[in-house]
Amino acid sequence: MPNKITFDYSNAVPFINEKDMINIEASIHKAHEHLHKRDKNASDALGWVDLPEQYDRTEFKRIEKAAEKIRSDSDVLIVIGVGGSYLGSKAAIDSLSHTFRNQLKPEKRNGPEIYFAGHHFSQSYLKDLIDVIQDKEVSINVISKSGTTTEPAIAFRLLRDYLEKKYGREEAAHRIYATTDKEKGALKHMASLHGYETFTVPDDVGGRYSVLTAVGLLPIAAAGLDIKRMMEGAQEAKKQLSEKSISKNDAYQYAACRYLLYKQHKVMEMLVNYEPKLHYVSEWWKQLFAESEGKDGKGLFPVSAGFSTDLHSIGQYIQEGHRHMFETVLHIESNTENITVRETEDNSDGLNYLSGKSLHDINQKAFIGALYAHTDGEVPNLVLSIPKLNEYYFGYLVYFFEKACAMSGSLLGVNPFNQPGVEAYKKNMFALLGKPGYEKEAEILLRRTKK
Ligand SMILES: O=P(O)(O)OC[C@H]1O[C@](O)(CO)[C@@H](O)[C@@H]1O
Repeated sequence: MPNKITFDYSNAVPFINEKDMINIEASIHKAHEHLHKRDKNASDALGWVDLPEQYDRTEFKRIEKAAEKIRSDSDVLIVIGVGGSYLGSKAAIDSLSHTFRNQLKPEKRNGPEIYFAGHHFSQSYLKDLIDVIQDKEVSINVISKSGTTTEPAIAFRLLRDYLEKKYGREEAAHRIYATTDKEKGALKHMASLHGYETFTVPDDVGGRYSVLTAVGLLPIAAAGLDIKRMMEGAQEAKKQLSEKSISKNDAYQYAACRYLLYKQHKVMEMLVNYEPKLHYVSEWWKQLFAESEGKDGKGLFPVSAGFSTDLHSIGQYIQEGHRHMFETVLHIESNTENITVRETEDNSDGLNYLSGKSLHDINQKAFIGALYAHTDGEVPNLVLSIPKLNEYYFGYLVYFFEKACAMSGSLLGVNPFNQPGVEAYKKNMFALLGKPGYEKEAEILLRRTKK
C-alpha cells in the first residue's frame, strides 16, 4: 500500500492545463518561503507546519494516560467544544470507528460512548443527552482555545453541575479534563481553581488547525484509536508536502487548482464522499476553508455532499444547474469488509447482473459514473485517493488539507489564519442578551427593531 494520499486533476481539464500550473509556480514558491522560513520566535499562527515532528512528547504521554483513565473509569465521555475545538475529533472518531459505535455493547466498543456538546444552544439536545447518560459513569473533556466561547461555556456550566451533583465536587474534578490556552482565559482560570487536569492548545496553532494537538488527540485516544499512528501519517505528509516544487507537492497542486478554477468563476467547491463515515471530515474541512478564505469579499464557498445519497437529491443541480462549481472527491480505494450480492433463482428484482459483486465494487462504479457524468456537465472534478480509512491516512489527510488551505489563502491574497467576521453575530447576541460592556450595541439594535 502506498504511504501517501494522491491528488489527480486530470478530470479538471480543459479548465486547468499544465501551462497554468507552470505560470502559478512563482506565487507558490513565494508563499512556500513564508510558510517554511518563518521566524520561529515570531508570534504567528504557523505552529501547525512543524507540529507532526515537533509536538510536545511529554504532553502526548499525558494524553495517552488520561485517555486510559477515561477508558477505565467511564462509560461515557462528553466532549464539549465548538468549531475547531470539536470537528476534528468528531471527524476522526466517526470515520475510524464502527458506524454505530455508541450503540455497541461495551465489550465490542473499545472505549466509552462518546457524545459531543457545546456546539449550539439547543435545549432539547442537552436534555436528551442528560437522559442518555443517566446511571452511567461520566467524564468530560471541555475544549476551548480562547476559554470564553459562549456555546461550550454554557454547556460546561450545565454539565459540570450535573457531574458535581452526581459525584460531589472533588470526584467530579477528577473526571473533568480541560484543553485550553496555557495561561489565559476563563477555562484556564476555572481549571486552576478546581484542580482539573489541563492540556494545552499551543499559542501558534489556530483552532481549525488544532486537531493534531490535545484538542483532537485526547478524545480520539479515549475512543481507542491509535494516535501515534495518526501522528506518523501526519509526519509523512509533512515530509512529502514540504517540497517547494508544485510538480512534487500534491497539496500545492490542489491549492493551485482551486485558485485557477475560482478565477474561472467556479466559486463553489463541493467536497464529495462515498462513505457516510466521512460526513464530519467534510464538516471539519468546511470550517478550515471557510474561516481561512472567506474574507475581503473573496473566497470559494465550501459545501459538501455524501454520494450516492445526494445524487438522488442535488444530483440534478450538479449535472445541469448553474455552472459555478467544481467537486473534490475523497476516494477511498480499499475496504476490508466484503458484502457481496448473491444470485437468486428467479431474479425477480433484476439484480442478477450484479451477482458476485461487492458493495465496494458497486460504490466504485458509482464514483466513476458520476465523475464522468459531472465532468461532461462542465463540473470539473479533482480527486484525492486515500488508500484506506485508518489512523495513518487520517493524519496524512489532515496535514494535506491544512497545507493546501494555507497555500490557497495565500494565493487568494487573504490572511488564512484569522476569522474576524465571526465576531459580528456574537456582538449582536451579547448585546441582545444584556452582556455587560455591550450597552451601546444594545441601544442600536433596539432602535433597529423599533423601526
Ligand atoms: O476554541 P474556542 O476558542 O472556543 O473557539 C471555537 C471556535 O470558535 C471560533 O473562534 C469562531 O468563533 C472558531 O475559530 C473556533 O474554532
